[in-house]
Order: sequence, then structure tokens, then C-alpha cells
Amino acid sequence: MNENHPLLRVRNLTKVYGEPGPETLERTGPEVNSNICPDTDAIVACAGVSFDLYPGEVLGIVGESGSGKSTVVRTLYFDIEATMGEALFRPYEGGNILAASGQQKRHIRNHLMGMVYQNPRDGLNFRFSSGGNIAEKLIMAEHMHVGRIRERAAFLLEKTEVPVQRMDDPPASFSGGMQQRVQIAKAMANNPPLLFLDEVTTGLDVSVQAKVLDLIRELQQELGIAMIVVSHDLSVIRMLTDRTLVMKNGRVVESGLTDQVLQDPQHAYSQLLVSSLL
Ligand SMILES: Nc1ncnc2c1ncn2[C@@H]1O[C@H](COP(=O)(O)OP(=O)(O)OP(=O)(O)O)[C@@H](O)[C@H]1O
Repeated sequence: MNENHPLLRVRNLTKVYGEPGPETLERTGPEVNSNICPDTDAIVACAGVSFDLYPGEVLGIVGESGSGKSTVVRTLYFDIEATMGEALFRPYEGGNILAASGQQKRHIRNHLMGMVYQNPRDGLNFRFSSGGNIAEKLIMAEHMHVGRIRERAAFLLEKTEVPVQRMDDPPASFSGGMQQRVQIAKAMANNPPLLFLDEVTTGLDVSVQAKVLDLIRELQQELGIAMIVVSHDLSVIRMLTDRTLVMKNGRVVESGLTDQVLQDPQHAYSQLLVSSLL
């Protein structure tokens, strides 16, 4: 894959809940500090979001609760249908993935993407064992050889520091940190070039958070996997990401190298966010 070409090119990604009026986009956003259209009550979860992600790069999306961070990754992972926009994903040659058929979207998601959610119950099937969860992802990508599936599950659990002897135990019997590690193992099962991480350490104790973040950073460095990391927590963004988008009221208000955004934030809202970290 050519390192100079984006892995993912997103343009004008927009998601509106409810019926937008002709001025909904103009009448919402950071300038008016609201994402609710005063004419129609439509909610602009995100609008006009554009960015490029390069192979092996880690992009952060930061912003307060309700700013639209999760909507961006969930539309790109097809959990939510975008209202408008384009996303070109290099491994998929059929054009805008947001306009792909349901079958094509399932194929892209099963073979080429992984997602780790804040709540392990969204990413793991609690009726299956931890190994069974990894197997599920592999089977969805048409890997059928039972021996090889078990081997890969054991390999991934080891990589994510989950005791392999607990492969047949259900995630419900695991600690929160370990459940997140199983989710990470599952999301990486097919070696996807792109991984989405949505507030993956938010529900965890601080000491456990640090371990999970270390693990993500190590895996990223070892495997060179591109990631989009959503977090309201700037310390997570600082630790994991190369570039950052700052969102407010559904819009990107600032973007740049993470170090620059943190050292010299330009937008008043980013300045407020950064000062709250100091
Ligand atoms: N199904 C829905 N119906 C209506 N509005 C929704 C729906 N899902 C999300 N929203 C709204 O879209 C906006 C963006 O939500 P989103 O979850 O992307 O924000 P976020 O920045 O990820 O915040 P959080 O971390 O709290 O989830 C919020 O105002 C939210 O209330």
C-alpha cells in the first residue's frame, strides 16, 4: 500500500436525526452552541466532517459529550447510516463505502475493519466464550478451519495479555480491563488495516486504563495498524494519537498534529479543553 495515499478519505460526513429544514446546517454548530435545529428540532449529530487517515496513522477525535465523536466512527463502521458524505477506503475499490450495498458493507466490516466499543457488551457476545468471540469474527470473515481458528484465538489472547487458559471462559467472568482486552483481540482477529476505538478506557479504573492504553500503543507500534481513537480525555489522545480533530456541536473546530493542538490550540474551545488538562 502506498504510504503517501490516504488509507481512508472522508469528506463532508454528516448525520442528522429527524427532519432537517433548509437552514438546519446554518442554524446549528459551535457558533450557536447547539446541534438542535431551532426550526425543526432535527439533531445534527455531525456535519461536514472531513479528514484523511494515512496507513499506520493514529487519528484522535476529542470533544465533550454529545459533540459527535462516536457518530463519526459509527457511521464509518456502518453501525449508523450517514445522511450525507463520502468515505473512500483504499482496500475497497468500489468507491464511496457509505453508499455500498448492505452486503458490501458487511464484507468491508468483517474483513477490513475492527471496532472496540466503550461498553464490552456492544463488542462482545456474552453468550460465547472469549475464544468463541474471536472465532465469531474469524468465521464472519470466512475462516472455517477449526484448528486454525483456535490457534489464532490463542495467539490473539496472548498478544492482548489475556490468560490463554481462560479461552473457554465467558467474558462475564472477566474483569472490565480483561473484557476490553478480549474486545481488542476480537477486533484485530482479521488483521484489519483500520481499527476504531470508541472511549475504550472510559469505564475502567485509572490503573487498569493505563495498562489498556499501553497495550493499544504497543500493538499499534508492532502491527502498524491505522486507528481512529475517540475520547473525551485529552490524556488518552496525547498518549495514543499522531493527529487530532477537536469536535464541538457536531462540527470539527480544529485539527492538526496532536502535539501542536495540545501546545498551541487555536480555537477557543480547544483552548478550554487543553487548559482543563493542565
Ligand atoms: N439515535 C439518536 N437519535 C437522536 N439523537 C441522537 C441519536 N444518537 C445520538 N444522538 C445525538 O447526536 C449527538 C452526537 O452524539 P454522539 O454520541 O456522537 O456524541 P459523542 O461526542 O460521542 O458523545 P458521548 O461520548 O456522550 O457519546 C448528541 O447530541 C446525541 O444526543
